[in-house]
Amino acid sequence: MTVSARDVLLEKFRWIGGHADMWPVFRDGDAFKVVVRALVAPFRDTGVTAVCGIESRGFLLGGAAAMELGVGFVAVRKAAGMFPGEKLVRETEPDYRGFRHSLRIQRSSLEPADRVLLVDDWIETGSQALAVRELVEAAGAKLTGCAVVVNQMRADSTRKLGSLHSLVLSEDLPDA
Ligand SMILES: O=P(O)(O)OC[C@H]1O[C@H](OP(=O)(O)OP(=O)(O)O)[C@H](O)[C@@H]1O
Repeated sequence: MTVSARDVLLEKFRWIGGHADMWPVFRDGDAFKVVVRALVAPFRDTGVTAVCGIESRGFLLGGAAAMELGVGFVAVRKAAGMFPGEKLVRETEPDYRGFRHSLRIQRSSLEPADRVLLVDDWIETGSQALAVRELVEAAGAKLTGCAVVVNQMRADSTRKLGSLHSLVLSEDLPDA
């Protein structure tokens, strides 16, 4: 029997002390594979040339998604001073905690011909994803879509972001 990504997530996801805990999904090799394959499924054969992932859980998922698509990975770092060479930097609007971040990529990591997929574990305000779109566009490239495990965005914010593929809505998850 084929297990869906949604089934896997509903089985493995849990809340601990009010915090969403998705780590058991990644700890299970089969579950991890099912989730990553479902994330990239709509983007196979769409001309994606790179996957972007935001520090830190976006590194884990984005790296796996890039391997699955057979393309390279572009790191979006929050920490300053960690990239050598020229950077592109964008400030985010307040995120789901009310925090603003400086997000950065290496200037040399994208070319104008690149078609980029952003992969992340969770989206709520979309502030970080929108800043990534600005970074991709500042490099002259194009963000073709976003793939996230859990979607907690309001509809009006989703419109601002464009193409968004998610595996579950936050309200479908077990209660905290
Ligand atoms: O839609 P937004 O309100 O911008 O929030 C979504 C972002 O927040 C989470 O990352 P977080 O900053 O918690 O970092 P983490 O991956 O290290 O947990 C998540 O991985 C997204 O990157």
